[in-house]
Amino acid sequence: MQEQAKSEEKKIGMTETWLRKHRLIYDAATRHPFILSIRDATVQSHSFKTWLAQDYLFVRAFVPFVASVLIKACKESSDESDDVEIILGGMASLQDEISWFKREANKLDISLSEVLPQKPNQKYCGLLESLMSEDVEYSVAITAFWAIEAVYQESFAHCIEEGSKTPPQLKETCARWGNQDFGHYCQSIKNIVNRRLQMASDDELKKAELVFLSVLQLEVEFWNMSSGNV
Ligand SMILES: Cc1ncc(CN)c(N)n1
Repeated sequence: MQEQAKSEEKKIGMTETWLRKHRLIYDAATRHPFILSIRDATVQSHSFKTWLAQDYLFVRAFVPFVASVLIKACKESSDESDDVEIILGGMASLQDEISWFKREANKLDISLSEVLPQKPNQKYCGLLESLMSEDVEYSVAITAFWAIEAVYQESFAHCIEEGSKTPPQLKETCARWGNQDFGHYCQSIKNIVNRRLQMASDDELKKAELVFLSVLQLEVEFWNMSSGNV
């Protein structure tokens, strides 16, 4: 790679470089028709229910993945960094998130114990599973973690921005991931990613970029599934 391009990446951070380079797929993941239908209040009740039930299963699979990232951070990050505290904070909030899914499902008469993961969900959980391996570098796993959280943060923040027409009963859902605290949390993970990628080998950088793209593609497919367009 040209030296000038490398020094530019160092200045703005690798995540920003990728967000610019892969803008189209990032926008497809964060401005998906399912999200836009929440934002303009045209979302179908069955689509929202599908999303809720499938996402509950996803979050259950996300817990051991986050635990595996936490283990990598404990082994790899320096004592001065706050990587472990940041990831631990994310893990702790997943307990509340799971309870929230159960409450919402109850309100909508969804029996979560009877829900089976659809193909796109299985595929996404398969990626999480593969990233839990000890052979996957911390830099690669934390990149996936950031991308997964960032897509939800950007998507749902869009639904509660000024000018959005999100129905009042869905505002709480959107605020779960679209709120400012969740935004700061995503920024903290992004900072970890940029720091780790600055010291990564070219091989690790390539793998991290590919995993970033896989997450975006799988998020698009997850939204497609929710809209009923598998
Ligand atoms: C599919 C998906 N992607 C991301 C998130 C945010 N943790 C989620 N709950 N579900």
